[in-house]
Amino acid sequence: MPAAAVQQDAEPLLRIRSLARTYGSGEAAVHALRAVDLDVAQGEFIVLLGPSGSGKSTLLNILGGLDGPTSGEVSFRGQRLDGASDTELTRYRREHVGFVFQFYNLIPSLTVAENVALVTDIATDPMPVDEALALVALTPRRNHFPSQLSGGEQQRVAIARAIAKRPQLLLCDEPTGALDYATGKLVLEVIARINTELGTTALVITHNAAIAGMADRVVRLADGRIASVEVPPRRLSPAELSW
Ligand SMILES: Nc1ncnc2c1ncn2[C@@H]1O[C@H](COP(=O)(O)OP(=O)(O)OP(=O)(O)O)[C@@H](O)[C@H]1O
Repeated sequence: MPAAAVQQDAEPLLRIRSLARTYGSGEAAVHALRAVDLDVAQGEFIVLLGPSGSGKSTLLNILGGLDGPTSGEVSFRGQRLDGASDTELTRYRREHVGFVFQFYNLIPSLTVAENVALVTDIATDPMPVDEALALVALTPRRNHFPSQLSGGEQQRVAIARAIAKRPQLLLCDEPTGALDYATGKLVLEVIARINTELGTTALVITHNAAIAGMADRVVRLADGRIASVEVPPRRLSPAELSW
């Protein structure tokens, strides 16, 4: 997306202040996030890097309403998520967040189209299943079962499922972690296109620093803190990346 399309001056989509998450207590306490401050603009594409255990998944889970912080604030379009009830968080996830994980979590006994329809059936303003499948270039496979698809195709079904409800926020945790080089690039192209064409704000966790080149901003976590925030000189398409 051209930088102009990222609404830096508007209210951020996500506002994170002094966010901390501790697992356990006493001597066994693990401080997964310590004091994270970050604003995420509407339409931004953020790549989240950092060593194993630095807190990336913990942060993504809190932003997606799957977990709550121990302290600090996180707001989505001005609405506080910290302190929200389970019912409120369920509604938030259902209406606003699409998740893509390393493993695709498709239902094996349902076709591609039926897997996507699981989400569109309960969403308030979904796109038609076939529109979602066209966005990930899987229309010809709509009646196939997951076992008949390659890993990259299964991940594209998972992406179609995530975006079919038109979420404002797409959260991806190692989306190419189980894929080979060429397939990983195809999946990244799909995520980049959704960000550009639908304006969906995207946060992508990766261990692959080369992927950072496709971001509007690159956030590095280390030991539960933001170690750096960089703006790449030019946003690259996945085809221009190499690793
Ligand atoms: N449910 C949990 N209970 C206890 N500790 C946890 C839990 N989940 C995560 N942690 C710990 O919190 C820290 C941050 O974990 P997190 O999964 O957020 O890191 P990460 O940067 O995503 O790592 P990776 O790249 O390996 O996925 C780690 O030390 C981890 O062991």
